Amino acid sequence: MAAFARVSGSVGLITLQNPPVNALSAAVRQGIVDSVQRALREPEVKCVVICGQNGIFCGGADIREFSGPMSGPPLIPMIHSIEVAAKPVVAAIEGSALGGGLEIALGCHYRIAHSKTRLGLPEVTLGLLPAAGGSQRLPRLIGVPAALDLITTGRHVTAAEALQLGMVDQVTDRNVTDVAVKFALSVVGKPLDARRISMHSCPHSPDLDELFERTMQHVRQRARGAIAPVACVQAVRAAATLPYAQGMEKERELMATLFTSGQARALQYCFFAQRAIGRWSMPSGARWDTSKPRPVHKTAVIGLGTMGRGIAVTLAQAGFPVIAVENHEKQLMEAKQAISGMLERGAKRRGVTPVLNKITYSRDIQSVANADLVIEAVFEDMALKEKVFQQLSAICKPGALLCTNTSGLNVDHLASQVRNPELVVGMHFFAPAHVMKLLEVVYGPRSSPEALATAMAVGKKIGKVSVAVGNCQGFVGNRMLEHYMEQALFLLEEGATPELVDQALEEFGFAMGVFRVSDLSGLDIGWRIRKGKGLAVPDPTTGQTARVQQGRRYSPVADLICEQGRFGQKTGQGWYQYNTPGSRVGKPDPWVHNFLKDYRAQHGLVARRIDHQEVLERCLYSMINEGFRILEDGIAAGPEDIDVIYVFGYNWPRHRGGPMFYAHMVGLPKVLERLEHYHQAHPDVPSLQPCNLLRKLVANGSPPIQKWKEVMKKINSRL
Ligand SMILES: CC/C=C\CC(=O)SCCNC(=O)CCNC(=O)[C@H](O)C(C)(C)COP(=O)(O)OP(=O)(O)OC[C@H]1O[C@@H](n2cnc3c(N)ncnc32)[C@H](O)[C@@H]1OP(=O)(O)O
Repeated sequence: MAAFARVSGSVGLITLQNPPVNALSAAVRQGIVDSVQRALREPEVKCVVICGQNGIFCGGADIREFSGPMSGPPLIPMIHSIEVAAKPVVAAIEGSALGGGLEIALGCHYRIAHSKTRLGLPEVTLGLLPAAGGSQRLPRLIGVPAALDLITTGRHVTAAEALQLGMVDQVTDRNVTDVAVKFALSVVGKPLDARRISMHSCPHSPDLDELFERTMQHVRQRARGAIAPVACVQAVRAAATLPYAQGMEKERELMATLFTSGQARALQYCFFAQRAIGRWSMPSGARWDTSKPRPVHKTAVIGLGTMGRGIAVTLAQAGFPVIAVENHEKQLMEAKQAISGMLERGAKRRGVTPVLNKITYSRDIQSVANADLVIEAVFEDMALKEKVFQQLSAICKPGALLCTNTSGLNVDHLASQVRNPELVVGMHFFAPAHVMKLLEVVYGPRSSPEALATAMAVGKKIGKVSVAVGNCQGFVGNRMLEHYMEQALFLLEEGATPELVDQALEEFGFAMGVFRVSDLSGLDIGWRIRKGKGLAVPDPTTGQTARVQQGRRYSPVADLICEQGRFGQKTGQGWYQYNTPGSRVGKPDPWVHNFLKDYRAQHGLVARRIDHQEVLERCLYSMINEGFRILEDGIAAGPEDIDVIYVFGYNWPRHRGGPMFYAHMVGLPKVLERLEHYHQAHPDVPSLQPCNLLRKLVANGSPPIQKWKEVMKKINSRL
């Protein structure tokens, strides 16, 4: 809705009212149309101010309406009616003016913003473009280069930057509606044509062709197959080269393609999934809205390797005092230097003072006695972690939350080492911990709702996308990843090369294929873990690592590569070859090709032609199948949790929505049929055997992803 009131005698005040963000639902649009007509009709009204209730101007179009048939007045003529109004219209912007919200403001004759406002056209992040005239008005107002940047990235700008760019006319610290009302009165009677953005042409920019070419190239490279950024460039190009009416026609055409695309559906699904994961629940029925987090003032990190350093930086940057513990003097000094460097670089990038004094360094674990939350980040070795937890149990004050950063070890076992197992949870950060947005918060059967609520609250405070997951080997992300990597190795045995597999995955939208990622993170890490599981161990009689282990097919190819000292980028050789150790540019390596040939010959394997489709189906469907098992086991509450983990922690292309959303888009019957096909061909690979939940969903008519939870509940209650 939108309310109309006459204030200060002759100002028509239109207030958008649709909590929480005043999204432009059909009712709000109708309210604006009616209010504008009334303001123009009533002779007492000399000028108009548009504002939003509850401290926010407008969060844009109502994204929930995009999935159904559109009703109510369309935005374009509504904004046009504001722009052509004979009375001055002023936008009083506070909180946020995003998407359609900013497009309304661009239709107004003047824009006044509160200093804390953020403005932007984030449509591209939803697989769309600013198609209520935003792609045509913004370049006319602030010039092509700045508009291209904002529209193709969806970046939000501060009020100060908006003022500098010329997006707003004034910024104030006072009540923005009061300021706008006064301002509106002061411009009554002034000519308005110069204020109607659509009547301008774009400010001159030299070398426009070259600018568009360069931007298009850059955007295509960054987009990894996403179509909206490309359409955004085309729309701005129309603004720069065509009269307004023709530009609007081009904007409409481009939007028509985007609006119904699978990518837009995927990106909008991600928008809501990211918000839904905050509403966590535990199998006990405890929930986000009934569980109170404990206060956390002081934090501590034990172990200052790569992960511990990143975690300490993240906590300090969010304002937490941190006690950083490392028991070897030399490593402590190295860590201190590295952490200070990270804090300084981060502060420089953000234009703030580095918070070096937030971190206190110590070699003595006793120094964490007063911490409210301790994160253990020592080497991934159960015996070592057990010892640390036993020490923490004796040292820490009552009520302190004890967290482990393990990437897959049993959190419940660690809880069994302490006096208060209910206060133990996993906080699984992803490397580099100060950069990656994802945090898996792992609760065990004994973790209390309060402990989970506290870890989730800390996760939010440090700016992480936090997902609550149950305890099992590898949790959600790494448990699924294992199957993806396993298939990639089997494909090498069967005839593929690392570059063929990577190319298929990169064309799908991953920034890097599985083998490039392994080279980057270091092949030795996985090797050590496999050895720990008793897998990568040669048979003493044959000297060879068996191709069947623990009753299932096993590929020792990665272990054999490691045995050659090929650990990836750091050694200059891995799945690819690098000019020098540490170099980031890998080339296909004839040594690897010959090694694979010899390996196949030795094991009597005949190489066959493998195409991209098989790579995608084997790698992705086996991982998706495990995702269904995770849902079946209750380790993740719903498909959104898994998808958010993959988008934020594993670089899954966001425009494909996450693995479970991708399965929904492909169609569950097809995923099931292909898994059955591959399992028949490889009966010794259990991960290709379709799991019960997938079968049951298909048997239940393959409901849309939003309804999976209902089917899961029904299935579970029947068990
Ligand atoms: C012809 C097409 C014309 C125009 C196209 C568009 O305008 S597309 C929409 C463009 N707008 C956006 O992308 C903005 C999306 N919203 C946000 O970025 C943030 O919500 C915002 C406004 C910065 C507020 O952030 P905050 O952290 O305060 O709240 P939160 O994100 O948790 O949102 C609160 C609930 O509001 C729901 N919501 C937010 N925006 C919209 C929206 N545009 N449409 C519908 N619903 C929206 C959000 O989902 C939250 O609800 P929940 O139930 O928790 O999911």
